[in-house]
Amino acid sequence: MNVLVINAGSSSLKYRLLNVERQEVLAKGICERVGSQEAFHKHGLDDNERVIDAQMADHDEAMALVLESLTHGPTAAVSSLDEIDAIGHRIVQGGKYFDRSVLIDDDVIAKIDELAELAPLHNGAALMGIRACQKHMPGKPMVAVFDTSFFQTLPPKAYMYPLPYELYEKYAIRKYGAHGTSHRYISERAASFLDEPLEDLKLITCHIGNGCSMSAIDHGVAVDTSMGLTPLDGLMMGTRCGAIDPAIVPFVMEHENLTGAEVNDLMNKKSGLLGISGISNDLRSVREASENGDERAMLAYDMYSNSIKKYIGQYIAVMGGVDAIVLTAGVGENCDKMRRMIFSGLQPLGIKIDLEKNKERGGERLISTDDSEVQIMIIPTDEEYMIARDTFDIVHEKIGVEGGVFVD
Ligand SMILES: Nc1ncnc2c1ncn2[C@@H]1O[C@H](COP(=O)(O)OP(=O)(O)O)[C@@H](O)[C@H]1O
Ligand SMILES: CC(=O)OP(=O)(O)O
Ligand SMILES: [Mg+2]
Repeated sequence: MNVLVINAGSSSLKYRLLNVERQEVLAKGICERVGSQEAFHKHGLDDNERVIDAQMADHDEAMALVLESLTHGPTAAVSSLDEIDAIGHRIVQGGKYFDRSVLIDDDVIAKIDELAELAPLHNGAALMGIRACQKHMPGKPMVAVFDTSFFQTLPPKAYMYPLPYELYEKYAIRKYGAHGTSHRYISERAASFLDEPLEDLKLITCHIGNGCSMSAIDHGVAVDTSMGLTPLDGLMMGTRCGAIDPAIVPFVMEHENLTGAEVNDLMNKKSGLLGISGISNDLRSVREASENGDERAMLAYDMYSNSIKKYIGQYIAVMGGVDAIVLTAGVGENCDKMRRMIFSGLQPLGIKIDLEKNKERGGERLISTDDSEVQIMIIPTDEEYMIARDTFDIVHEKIGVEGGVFVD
């Protein structure tokens, strides 16, 4: 079975085409800066990657480019779209409706649409991906894999907000979390790397990219996470502010003469690293500026690492200890300086980073000292693999498309 995985981000569209029986990646790529003048499309396997300058006004146009490059010209991986058997889509917000991955039908599409206000940067983009696949590959089975479903195990004391209870009853206002597919993957991989059952471990998982979230996974069960009703809550991020005093919202509305939607936009798109540094949402640019003495870039860097450090403390308290802290995503996997800052000063908690190991590059690895009571690990995330796995399982079970068994 050939499964196409679509991971639509706010400004990007990542994809991967896999053959399940052969466990082979046939093609992969990313469209970045979708909707801007600087949009580009990277397509191909690691040793044969091409960067194609391309204009794409939105995710619909990006999808058309992706499907074209999968089937035509020097980048083709299959001779026609008929060779794609199923499609798996990453959906950030599944809200109260979805506690697992599901086959996509009209009702599922309507619910993803309804939930778009709870993931303003993501669900709309994912819907464009779904609709483009319906247009170009009508009738092909599609599966929705939700970022939120992994956190459906949270206890009420973690997912409820101390607001009037009626708001929960009326609108299902509660914490849903996000990045669950990534947290699920890195927790499974971390247990396997440590050669211990996941059920025996207390883990803190940190997905630190453009979007950032952390979770407490106690004996294999997610018990808390930093993102909330929407992916705006929790940690400071590339363009998102994370948790702030809620009274700031009406204050800014009044003093800046903004609507609720405009403040929401300001907190989602103009805050975080970008808002504080005034330079970029990309940590690489903020790092460079801070090393050149830019004070606001230094402040942004400090605030970002401090925000992560505080959640480590919280989650140790929530679980009554921690065996391993697992880092992933663009920053977690690549930025040694940020990792050094996050873990500095945590020795009294039994958490000791090895500064030499921290500088090394590689795949799954430990960066704590040999005598650290808590292991610090880097596990490169693989949301696409998890989405392909769920897609295969569901399509196989529900419609019985012929195919091999998806083995790890
Ligand atoms: N070498 C690096 N040093 C510092 N930051 C990096 C590095 N490589 C990637 N990043 C950061 O990772 C972010 C993207 O992470 P990623 O997980 O791909 O994000 P998302 O999926 O949220 O778009 C970039 O914005 C950049 O800040
Ligand atoms: C939920 C979320 O923030 O996703 P991403 O990191 O891909 O933007
Ligand atoms: Mg991401």
